[in-house]
Amino acid sequence: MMRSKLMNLVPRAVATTSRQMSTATKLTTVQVDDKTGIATLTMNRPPVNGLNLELLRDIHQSIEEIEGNKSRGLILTSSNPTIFSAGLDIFEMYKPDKERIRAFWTALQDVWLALYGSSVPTAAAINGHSPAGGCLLATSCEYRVMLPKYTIGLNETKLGIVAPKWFMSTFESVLPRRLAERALNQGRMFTTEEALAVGLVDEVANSKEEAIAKCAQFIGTFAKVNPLARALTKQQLRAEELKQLEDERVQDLEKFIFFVNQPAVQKGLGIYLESLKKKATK
Ligand SMILES: CCCCCCC/C=C/C(=O)SCCNC(=O)CCNC(=O)[C@H](O)C(C)(C)COP(=O)(O)OP(=O)(O)OC[C@H]1O[C@@H](n2cnc3c(N)ncnc32)[C@H](O)[C@@H]1OP(=O)(O)O
Repeated sequence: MMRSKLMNLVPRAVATTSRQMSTATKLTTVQVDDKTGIATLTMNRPPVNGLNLELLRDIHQSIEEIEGNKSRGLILTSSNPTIFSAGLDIFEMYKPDKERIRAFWTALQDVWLALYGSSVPTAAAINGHSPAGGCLLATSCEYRVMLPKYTIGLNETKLGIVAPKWFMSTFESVLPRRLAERALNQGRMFTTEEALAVGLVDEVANSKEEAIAKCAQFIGTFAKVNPLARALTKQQLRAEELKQLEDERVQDLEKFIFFVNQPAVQKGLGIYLESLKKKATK
């Protein structure tokens, strides 16, 4: 996988317009700025960009497309004005269908492996709330720019569930160990201002456009760096976490299937879904 991605790292010509690379997928769009060569991958699954099987598959396909089209970088964002992603779609895990739940978790693994291991520079323009799986996507990128007054974090313990090891190690690759451990145990959601103070995000922007511009600026810092050397350096630094999941994909899936089917977990997810609905009717 690594070799084929690295083969894409050859110089390309630049034009002056922006073009839509992909409309084949319905829940994501990929727009390439032909001037910078940077691709913006936008998640578009109303109402909250809940990561269901289809959205995960579309995100994966879009990342592969960006890798294959020799973009200079990838910016991940959302079409929703207040939500980056509400994380995993809880309906996928609540009273799950036997076959679909396996495909769902496999698609999540695929997305993480592709995004965390991406050979191109990656940045997240976090233009809204970003709990749990949303935080995983953002922290899998190399740089994060967030809009004010939103929240980000891994809140799994608050739902009575446990984030898998690779969620935790991604979080830990951004935050100091002690802080990450405490936040994970607490299921803490950080406000934008708190996230900036601890380094969970790198910058704050006042609009989505500004966030995207700041992400592009970050990606631009690699303009004079050899792309192959950059990609190999990144992938070596991330190799241990990537290899761990690649080696343990099946066990990770089986662990998830076992856990998700526990009556106590199902009960907890049901209660959480009810609380979300009640909140909506208040
Ligand atoms: C069992 C084994 C587990 C192994 C570990 C798995 C690791 C898990 C990772 C996860 O990502 S779990 C999901 C965690 N996500 C959350 O806790 C987010 C919950 N949602 C919110 O906090 C809020 O919805 C929001 C994102 C802050 C947005 O708030 P807002 O006020 O703008 O919208 P709402 O009215 O709350 O929501 C609109 C609509 O969407 C539904 N919804 C929200 N989040 C989810 C979700 N994650 N999955 C499914 N559905 C979701 C919500 O119920 C509303 O529905 P309706 O009432 O309109 O039908």
